[in-house]
Amino acid sequence: MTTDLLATSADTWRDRSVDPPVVPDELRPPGHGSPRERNRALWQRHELRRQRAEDVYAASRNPVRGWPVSGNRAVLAFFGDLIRSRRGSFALMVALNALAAGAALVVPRLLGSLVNRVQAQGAAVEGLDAIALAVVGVVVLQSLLTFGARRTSTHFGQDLLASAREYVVDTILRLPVGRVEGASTGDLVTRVTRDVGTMARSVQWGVPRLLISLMTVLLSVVAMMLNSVVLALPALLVFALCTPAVRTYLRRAPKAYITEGATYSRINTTLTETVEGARTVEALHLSGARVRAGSDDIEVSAQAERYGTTLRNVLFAALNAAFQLPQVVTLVVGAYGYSRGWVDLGQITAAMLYVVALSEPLDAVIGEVDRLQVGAASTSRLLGIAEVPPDREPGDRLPDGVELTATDLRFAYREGHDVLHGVDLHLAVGERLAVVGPSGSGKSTLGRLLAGINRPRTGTARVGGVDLVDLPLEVLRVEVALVTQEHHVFIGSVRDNIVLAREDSTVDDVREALRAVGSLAWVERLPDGLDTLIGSGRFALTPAQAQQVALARLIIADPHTLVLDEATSLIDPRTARTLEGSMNNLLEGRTVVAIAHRLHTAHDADRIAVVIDGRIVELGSHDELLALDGEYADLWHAWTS
Ligand SMILES: Nc1ncnc2c1ncn2[C@@H]1O[C@H](COP(=O)(O)OP(=O)(O)OP(=O)(O)O)[C@@H](O)[C@H]1O
Repeated sequence: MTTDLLATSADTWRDRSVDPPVVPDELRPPGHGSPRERNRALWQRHELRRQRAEDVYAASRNPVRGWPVSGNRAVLAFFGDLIRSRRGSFALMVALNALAAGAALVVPRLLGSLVNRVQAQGAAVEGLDAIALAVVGVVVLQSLLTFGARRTSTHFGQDLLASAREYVVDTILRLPVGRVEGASTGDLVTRVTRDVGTMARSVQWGVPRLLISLMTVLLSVVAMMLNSVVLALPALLVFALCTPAVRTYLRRAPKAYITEGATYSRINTTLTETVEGARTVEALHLSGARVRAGSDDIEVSAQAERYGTTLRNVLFAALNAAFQLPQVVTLVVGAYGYSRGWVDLGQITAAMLYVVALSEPLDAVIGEVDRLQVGAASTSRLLGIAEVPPDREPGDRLPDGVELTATDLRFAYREGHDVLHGVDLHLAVGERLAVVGPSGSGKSTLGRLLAGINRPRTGTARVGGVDLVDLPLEVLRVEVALVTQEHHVFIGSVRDNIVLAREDSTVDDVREALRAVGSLAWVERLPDGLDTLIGSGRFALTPAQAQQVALARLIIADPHTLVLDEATSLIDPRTARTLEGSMNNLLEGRTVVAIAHRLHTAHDADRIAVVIDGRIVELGSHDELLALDGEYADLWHAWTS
């Protein structure tokens, strides 16, 4: 961590999943020069940004260095499944929107026939009232249908969004703990905040609006063809000419938007690192370096955004021109066709109304496609989280007994760098084992393997003959529990925090658990006793109190084996001794592995395992190990002196 903070921003960047942050001169705004030179410089900058976006994109898809990003197919399948699972409301939404769009297309035809009648019959036109009445009737019907269509679309979007959100939350909660600890927090936080928000907006508004606009465009084209093929062709031809611009955009936009997401993750990662390491930053006067790192991240993000904006601007400019052109061309073709007798005035009127009316849904289609591209990029990043392979596939075998055994345990955080080198351990039921050893020798890692948190690289850690990592989590929790010094207090009452471990616990169970850890007295003195709200922003507990609440939660969970990793190190020695004393009474008959940092814990244990360099080098009772006069005896003498 310190090395990372001390590194220059360029060095630090080398380890990151995105491009170096230093903004090269070529990417800065072009200076003066002839318009041609400036244009060339602009184009070169755009190309450089594109290449850079490609690099950042490639890096962001590298699952080894960051959270994975899913491909387009996965995104389509995800939305396809969501829509398929609510076929009924989807069909209703499509039908209502089609009817509303169809009703809107009747008016131009009616007005066209009105023009023809006026032309044929002059001032004494007949049936004017009927046509006017029909127009009013159709407009009222269209308004009602549009109201119904929008209502159904909004409900559909909200329902889709709720399912998508549930999926994301579910996926995140299922992530292997080891993977969450090892990966970038900033990236994960960006995905579950910004990306969920972006996906939400696309799902809720983008999907229904795109469907509505697409349907209006399709039906308008059909109506135009039915009105007059000759008058429909110019518009269709001009729209067809836009295809290359749209294709270029569609090819490049997903990468651009995924890149933007990756750069936001970088900003958050740097920020999180700085906040988490605030003390180190302050102690080593690193604030300047951290500010520079943050500014570099923001500059890279701004570049990615500029690239995305350029793509959008080019597309919108091309399409805007294309939307204006058909009106002129249709009018010219109409005039020519009328002079040749191919079309009548009514057809020209209807065709012009259709072409003018078409620009709005077409504009909406493009706008929504863009919104959906942004949403799809965010969805790729969210679905990427689900691609993290599970670290366990629970089997259906249940433990036969409560004996914990470890055989030839080896484990590596990084490939080729084992931190445990073949540990064998057999714990007798009800035994207290203390694990001692120098810092970094592998005590906590052994504890995590014995609690089934991580899967050993080779070897087995079993309870009742079944591998811990093959047990379903709900079974594992009542077999072995790991207690560390990181005790999270959830927002809620003291009681809520304790019954989390077993929701059917009674108030008496909670009191009993609190009494056992020696904290019932102070809990009862809280403003609302057991119902006092604690957690972030609520009544603040001291670290020791938070730890006691966590221990009470553990007593309620009632596992037969406990792995205590520095569990009492935050409590002052006197309180720790009291707490350990009450726990000893209460944990009678349970198996306890205590990773000991104070040797008195070891002294009280049945056996002591001395871990050095990932191996158990001594194993025996306090007296046996003192008599051995080896590593433990040295530690003990150092401690007592
Ligand atoms: N998440 C991790 N990623 C990479 N290496 C790790 C990780 N956690 C621990 N290590 C490394 O594994 C080795 C064993 O660490 P471990 O925390 O198990 O030792 P320990 O004996 O519990 O140390 P301490 O008493 O200081 O907590 C150390 O070299 C440590 O740097």
